[in-house]
Formats: sequence, C-alpha cells, structure tokens
Amino acid sequence: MSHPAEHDPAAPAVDDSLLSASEVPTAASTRRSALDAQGVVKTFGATKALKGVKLQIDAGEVHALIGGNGCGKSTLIKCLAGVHQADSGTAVIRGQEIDLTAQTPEGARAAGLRFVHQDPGIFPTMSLTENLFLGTGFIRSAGRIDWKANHRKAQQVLDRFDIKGDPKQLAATLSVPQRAMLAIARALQDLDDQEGGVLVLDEPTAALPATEVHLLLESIRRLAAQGHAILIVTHRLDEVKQVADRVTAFRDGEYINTISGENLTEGALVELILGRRLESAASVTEGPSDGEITLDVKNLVGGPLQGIDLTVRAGEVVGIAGLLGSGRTELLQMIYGLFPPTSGTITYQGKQLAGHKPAESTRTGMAFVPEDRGAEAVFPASSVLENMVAGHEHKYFKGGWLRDRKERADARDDVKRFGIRTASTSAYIESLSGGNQQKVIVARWLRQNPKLLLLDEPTQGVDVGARDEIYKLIALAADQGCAVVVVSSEFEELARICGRVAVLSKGRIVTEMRQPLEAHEILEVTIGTKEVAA
Ligand SMILES: Nc1ncnc2c1ncn2[C@@H]1O[C@H](COP(=O)(O)OP(=O)(O)OP(=O)(O)O)[C@@H](O)[C@H]1O
Repeated sequence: MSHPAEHDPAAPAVDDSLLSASEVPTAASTRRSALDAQGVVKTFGATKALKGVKLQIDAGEVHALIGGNGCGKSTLIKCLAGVHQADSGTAVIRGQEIDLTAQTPEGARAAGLRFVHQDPGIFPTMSLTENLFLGTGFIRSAGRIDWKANHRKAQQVLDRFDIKGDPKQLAATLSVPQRAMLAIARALQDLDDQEGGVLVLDEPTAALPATEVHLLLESIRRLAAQGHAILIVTHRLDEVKQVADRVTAFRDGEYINTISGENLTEGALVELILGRRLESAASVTEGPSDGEITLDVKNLVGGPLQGIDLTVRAGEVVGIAGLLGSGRTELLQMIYGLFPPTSGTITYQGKQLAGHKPAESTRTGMAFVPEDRGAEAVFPASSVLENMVAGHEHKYFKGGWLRDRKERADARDDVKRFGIRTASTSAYIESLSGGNQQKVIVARWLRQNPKLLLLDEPTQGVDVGARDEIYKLIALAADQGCAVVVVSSEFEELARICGRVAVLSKGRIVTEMRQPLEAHEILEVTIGTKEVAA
C-alpha cells in the first residue's frame, strides 16, 4: 500500500527526495479510513502533552507511531481509549464521529478500537479457551459452562488467527510470539474481518526474543491483509521499516509528519524523531586486554545457570547474548547478590564474594540496572530528583548538612544531558513517560562512577537520541576503568558497543565472539545456525 505524504511545512525538514518519492499516485479510491483523529489537545498541569495532533489510519494498513520519549504517543492512545479525556479533539473511527473530550473505554470498544499492551496478560496455566473467553464470557448451557461448545468456538478463533494449537492446551505451551497472537486474537475475536477493527499495539515485540520477532511481524501483516487497521507504537526503527505502510511522527506533543513506509530509511526516521540527524554514533569499547580483572566468575551454578565462566577486565564492555530462558538475567542478578549460587565462585576486585547482598554490592561499587524497571528500579511516589540520587544520597552530605543545591544542580544536569522530558526535577516519577523513567534510572547509576556496571536491557523503551547518549556514557564509564556487562536482546546494540559478546545457551556460555561483530552473526550463533570457534 502506498500513500501520499502529508507534509507540514512548519515541521523541520525531512529529506525532500524521500517525500516526493512517497507521493506516488495511489489507488486512493480503494482506501477506507479506519481512524481519523484531529486537533487532539491534552494538558497535565503545566505539561502540554498533546498540542493539537492528528493521526489517520486506513483499513488494511499497518501504521507506526514514532517519536522521542515523552512526545505524547501514549497520551494520544489513552485519549482514544477513553483512559484520559482530551481537552479538545475529535476522531472518526470506522465512520463514527467521536468527541474525544468525552471518550470512555466503553465508547472506544463500541467504536471497534482494541488495545494490546506490552505485557499481553496471557495466563500460562490456563487453557487457550480460558484465555480467549475469560474477559468476554463463556458459552453456558443450563447455567453451567459448556466446555465442549467453548472449545469448539475457541478452535474457530485459533484457526482464524492462524494459531496452531489445541483449545485445551495450556497457554504456557505456546511459543512467545504465538502467545502474543493469542492476546491479539482475544482482542479482535468479536470483530468482523470484513469491517475490521482498529488494533493498537504498544511495543508489541518488546517481550519477544530477537529470533522470533519476525514471526509476530508476519502475523501482524496478515491481520492487516484481512482488513484490520493496525497502529504500532514503537521505538524499534528496524521493525518500523519491516512492517509499516506509513509512519506518523510526533515531537514534543506536536504532529510532525506522516510518510510512506516503503521509502523510509533509518536516517530519515531518526530525523523525524529528533528533528536533526544523529551526529555521532557511539563506538565499540574493546578495553585493554591486560587490564585488571574486575569480575571473575567460575563454574557458577544456580537457577537456570549450569556452570558459567566469565572474566571481565576493567575498561571492557562485555555483552551477553542468549534466548529467553537462557539464564542471562539470572547471571546478572546472581553477580549482584539478588540470589545465591548453588555452587561456583564470584570474585570481584580480587575478593571472593560469599553470601553477598545487593546493598553491599552497591556499597562496593557495583551498579545494576534491571530489566523490569517498574517493579525493581523505580521508587514510586517519589520525585525525579529522589529517584536520581537514590542509593547515593550520602554523597550530598557534608559536615552533617545536605548540600541540596549541588544535588539539584546535578539532577538538572542529568535531565539536560539525557533529554529527560519532565516538568521539573521535583515532578513525581510516575508522571514521566516510560522511556523517560528508564533514562532517570540509568542516570542514577552512571552518576555513581561504578567499578562494575551490570545492565539488563538498558535501552528498552528508550528513544533513539537517548539511546545514543546512554551508549556514549557506557563507553565513558569503561574509559574510566569501569567493567561493564550488558544483557541485550538487541544484537545490533551488542555489536555496536561491546568489545566481545558471550553467547549463553541453556545456562552455559557456549562461545565468545569478538569484534568485528555483526548483529546477524550474533543472532545466528545464538540460535545455533552458525558456529564460531571459541
Ligand atoms: N498522568 C500524567 N500526569 C502528568 N504528566 C503526564 C501524565 N501522563 C503523561 N504525562 C506527560 O505527558 C508527556 C507525554 O507522555 P507520554 O507518556 O504520552 O509519552 P510517550 O511518547 O508515550 O513516551 P515513551 O516513548 O517514553 O513511552 C510527558 O511529558 C509525560 O511526562
């Protein structure tokens, strides 16, 4: 599908060649608008989250909504969903005009809008049938659930959405992309394929292993071909290029442009998001091969780990690649002291650790940025500033007095450096967008000048500008002698910042790869289609 670009002349320029290339005449007569939101304004106190944005999606189209952290993507989605009421704005959804200042969740559902979030809420210990009908209700006969009829109906839904499975099997037995598809099927099951719904997917691939992302993207394309309109909100620009017909970009609460997917390059997308080209790409940090050994892990066993050996020297950035369940997160957690190994040793700065706890690890210069930001890293009901200094407040005490001016100045400095979008450093952390919260956490740890930095998916949900900033700060930390271990399911990221990458499989390091590294090679080695001499 191809669409004319709608260029806002006031918006910062995007490659002209790109725009004209996308203005290819199309079979406009066959286009049917599924959603057309106009003039959406939403303010939270002093924050103008949306300043009159628009978004138009056709039936049969995969449309990506992109933009920096805090640019208003989630806020627009929440206004459409009736979670928030807009200050002003309207939407025509499948021909029905809706006043977004009075939108409700029921109104959104009746209009044919469906939402699937990053965590799709599939219950692994329930059957496919139960997962499908839990929210919508089961077929009953004489007051009791008619399982036979429910399984029959579930089979039809599974067939329609191309999910290979038996209605009675547990959801746990499905692959991760198939589980995501089950959530999508659950959302769309009551909508007629002919008319199609408007499906909104929030970072749909964030929880997927890198090796299986393409399976979900293919399914999404199939759904669009059936006639549904699909909106994907994502920071993963490579996926935008793969799957989207058109892309709309917001910046600082403003609509910037809508352009056709087929001529998009990564550079053009970055420019749409940032309003400028990304000047410097962070470079690989190999570190000295004879630096002091900061971390020495020997034959570590515990949880999914089956005997890990890993040595990291001061100044090195070492990546850990592995599929979901390979033990990569547990390795970082065990090094940090979140749970004890069954056997094996961890030697840190020349001292063998025994029964160490996170507080002690932090005190001795270890820093850990966990994957699950919400549950493990953010201090809720606290300000941005409090979250930034958490764990190293002592640095701001001198002679028994809190040097709060210095504390505030440092926090403001980080807000600027990372481009954290917040009304002020005293705003509650929950008022920040997800990506901006992640930037606060990374800033917190980098400010401590750690000796060992353990990062689990450090850029998940982070926009392209801040991502580069984080890469540069990791490189800087390594330059200053910090040993860094990065777990990432984005192999592009590992290839870009790590001197070497250890590939973890079934709780063991099966090989180590060194620069020059290519993302596709790390992928092939991780899934076992390619072997590399250790
Ligand atoms: N409930 C709220 N209270 C106060 N401010 C809010 C609230 N929700 C969002 N904001 C602010 O509105 C702006 C837009 O946030 P939004 O979550 O829409 O961004 P986003 O584009 O989805 O970002 P991300 O990519 O990081 O998820 C941000 O400045 C955010 O801090």
